[in-house]
Amino acid sequence: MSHYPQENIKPYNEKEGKAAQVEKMFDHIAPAYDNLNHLMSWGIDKSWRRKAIRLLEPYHPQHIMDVATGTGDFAIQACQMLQPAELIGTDISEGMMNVGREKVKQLGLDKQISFAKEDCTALSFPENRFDAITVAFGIRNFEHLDKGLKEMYRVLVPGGHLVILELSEPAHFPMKQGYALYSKFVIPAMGWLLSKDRSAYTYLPESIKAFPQGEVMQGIIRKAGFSEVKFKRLTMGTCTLYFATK
Ligand SMILES: C[S@@+](CC[C@H](N)C(=O)[O-])C[C@H]1O[C@@H](n2cnc3c(N)ncnc32)[C@H](O)[C@@H]1O
Repeated sequence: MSHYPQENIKPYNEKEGKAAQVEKMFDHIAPAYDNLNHLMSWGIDKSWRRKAIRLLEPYHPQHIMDVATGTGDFAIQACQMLQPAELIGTDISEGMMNVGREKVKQLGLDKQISFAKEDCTALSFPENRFDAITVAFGIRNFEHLDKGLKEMYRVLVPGGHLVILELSEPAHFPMKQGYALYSKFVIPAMGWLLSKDRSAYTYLPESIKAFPQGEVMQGIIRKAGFSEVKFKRLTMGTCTLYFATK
């Protein structure tokens, strides 16, 4: 049973479950993902990631999990900035992680960063396993948002931190109107040109529109057990950064 509108927004069809379709979609767009990502956000995604990682700096987390790690950009940046003993990138798409594995090897970070196939809504890790958990642009794709948040809470140590970055719809002029045009026309066209998967890039703005934002998302994170849940809108509301403590 779904609880939130984005759980019913699926990339390809109504019949199949969301997680299976999301896995297929990311396996398919994996080779084009990095280029598309930086192009569509005009490179701003890098500064969003940096802002998110800075929130963890005062706590010096040694054991970190980067959920929905994809091609590993967040994991790599977090590893370079935080120098943890261990960083595990987890994802349901082996296609995305294979691109990440290659990048990590080339950067010589394979002693610190490893990858594992894990669905965040049913993690195989024991309780209190990680000092910090990060999720960048992934939580919107979960088939069950509440389950995913509860699982992250379970595997964090008490006092550990969760950082979430997620795309959002700007609420005010002129970004609201600019974003509406950009997401309706430019994103699907670019997506089709570079990945040949038009559905993936109509799914993107549709799922952003449906996903709970700001105060609503803050309440959902609290409901999973987290305290001190804060959020900050970035770049006129096109991205939102959430920070929470177990
Ligand atoms: C847009 S990519 C984000 C990649 C990366 N975090 C970044 O910053 O570029 C979203 C990723 O979420 C993954 N994903 C979706 N649902 C998931 C789930 N239930 N558990 C783990 N990963 C999931 C997808 O396979 C995909 O690689």
